[in-house]
Amino acid sequence: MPDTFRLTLAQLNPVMGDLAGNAAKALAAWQEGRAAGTDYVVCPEMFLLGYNPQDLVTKPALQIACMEQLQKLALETADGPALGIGAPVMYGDNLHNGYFILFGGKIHAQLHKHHLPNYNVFDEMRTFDSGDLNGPYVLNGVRIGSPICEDAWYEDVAETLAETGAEFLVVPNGSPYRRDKYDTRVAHMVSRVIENDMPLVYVNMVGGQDDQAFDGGSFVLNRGGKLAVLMPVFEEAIAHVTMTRTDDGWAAEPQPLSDHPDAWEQDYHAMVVTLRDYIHKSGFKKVLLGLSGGIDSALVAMVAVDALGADNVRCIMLPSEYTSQHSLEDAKEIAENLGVKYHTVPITPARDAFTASLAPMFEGMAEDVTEENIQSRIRGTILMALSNKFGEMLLTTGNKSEMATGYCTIYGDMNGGYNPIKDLYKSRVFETCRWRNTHHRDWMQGPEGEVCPTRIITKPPSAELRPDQKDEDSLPPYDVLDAILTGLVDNEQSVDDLVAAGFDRADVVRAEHLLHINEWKRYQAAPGTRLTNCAFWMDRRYPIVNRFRTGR
Ligand SMILES: Nc1ncnc2c1ncn2[C@@H]1O[C@H](COP(=O)(O)OP(=O)(O)OC[C@H]2O[C@@H]([n+]3cccc(C(=O)O)c3)[C@H](O)[C@@H]2O)[C@@H](O)[C@H]1O
Ligand SMILES: Nc1ncnc2c1ncn2[C@@H]1O[C@H](COP(=O)(O)OP(=O)(O)OP(=O)(O)O)[C@@H](O)[C@H]1O
Ligand SMILES: NC(=O)CC[C@H](N)C(=O)O
Repeated sequence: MPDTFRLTLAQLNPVMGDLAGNAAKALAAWQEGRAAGTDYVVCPEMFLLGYNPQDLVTKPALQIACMEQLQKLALETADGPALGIGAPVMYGDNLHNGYFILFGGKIHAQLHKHHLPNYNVFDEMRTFDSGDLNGPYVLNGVRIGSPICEDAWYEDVAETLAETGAEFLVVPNGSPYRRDKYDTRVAHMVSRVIENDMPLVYVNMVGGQDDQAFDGGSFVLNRGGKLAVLMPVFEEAIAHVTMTRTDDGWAAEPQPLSDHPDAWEQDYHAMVVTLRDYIHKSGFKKVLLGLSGGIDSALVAMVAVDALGADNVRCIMLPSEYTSQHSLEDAKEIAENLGVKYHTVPITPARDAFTASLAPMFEGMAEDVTEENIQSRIRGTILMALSNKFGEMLLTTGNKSEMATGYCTIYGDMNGGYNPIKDLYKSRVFETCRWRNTHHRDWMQGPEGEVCPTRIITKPPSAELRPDQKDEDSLPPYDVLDAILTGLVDNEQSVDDLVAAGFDRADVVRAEHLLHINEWKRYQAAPGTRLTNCAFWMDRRYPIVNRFRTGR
């Protein structure tokens, strides 16, 4: 019976569907583990394919390709430590979220996820069958139990593993970020450790996949729930961990813990990582955006530069007769601070042409939102033309308050492929800009210091689509609006709940009305970084036609 067991935790970033590329990453981690004298290299859940694969896993050709790649990987890792890696598998007539332990050139053990998450962004019951409860597998004489991600959020899987002789738990995960998610994970894992009186190794994925950020932050808990290892967030990392058998069971040798940043930093990092990975994994290098001198586009520009580098970001000011002098100055200043390519393309000639073309049909009619939206659509058209010509993806800049209330123009400022601030309420947009002005980290490609001019943060928001327009002419002040929207959207509260909490009934009824009548806009909106438990994309699936209201 060995007295030590070495694990290599491979906290890596897969590319969805790139089976050969993901296998190569796993192999490189395995080689590193072998060089370090490890017994077992642990990759995250579904690492061979990427997570969350949704309906992609139901394609038979994909299932076959995964098995072929897995067999190849087993042969490539025949001579050395075991490799754990997740992949989908057909077993009889059932499709499982599987985890494979490759050892000695073969599939040494195969596990099937039992608890299939089916809430928020997850709908694994749509694609996978639930596996039977697994017993432990044996590696170098040590009995290891592996609940697969959601399996470890319940008591029964770990309990069965403990009862059937597991000596410690190794949990592979594809656990996406949301604000404060780490605390939730640790709370669940500590429960498993205490209930079963054994250490637990938690290996998470990193990187961006569409709207979701996988934040890594893998860790090891010793008996009693004491944190022995904590890996960095949002970055690929490998950790070698030595487990030692003691009189009281196994214990992981403690290591210096990585910093675990606060929610402001993690949100910002999630936006940077998801944008970077969405762009690169989609085969792009560069982006562009309309830079208005307002705060939303300022924040998107900062995130883009931190994600991709200033050389890969182009910003365009598209002034009209309503564009203020301070907007022209502020846009130029932040562009210079960031070091991006910056151009000015006036929209007046195009607007005049539209006005002339529409004049016969609009004769005798007053100007209204139609004319406002034409400006936005001219900007959207020019920006898409630049995107086509230069091969740069257009970023869109609507914050969560705007996405909730439809305060944005379809086929206008909503044009674009990705929106990093989509799940940030406007109040958090202000705070995030302040945070970025006072914090700089190694993973940011942009400059440090006060990148966002203070005036952009302090001036009242305006779409500048008509004279002296302010957002607060159309919407309640953002601190009030955002609190109401948090209640309606994130907490599923009713109008009465929010009135009881002290909000003005008219404001709440209006916010609820805007929220529901703009469902259609959100169906047509670009994907963007998920930061909360209720982001507009997969977390919240409402019908478009819907007359239900909680208050009038
Ligand atoms: N359920 C539904 N399904 C499909 N289509 C639906 C629909 N309901 C309305 N529509 C259509 O949608 C159209 C109205 O939507 P839309 O054209 O977007 O226009 P709308 O939402 O009326 O106006 C855009 C608003 O966004 C504001 N804004 C704020 C910040 C920035 C910007 C900017 O652009 O830079 C704009 C702007 O001031 C204005 O108040 C209607 O003409 C109607 O045909
Ligand atoms: N004059 C402009 N030049 C370039 N892009 C613009 C201009 N006006 C609007 N846009 C684009 O349309 C988006 C929506 O405008 P909106 O007014 O909502 O945002 P903002 O100007 O960035 O911030 P704020 O709402 O705080 O003023 C902008 O973020 C920007 O990408
Ligand atoms: N992949 C999964 O099973 C994810 C669900 C899990 N409870 C999590 O978010 O961490």
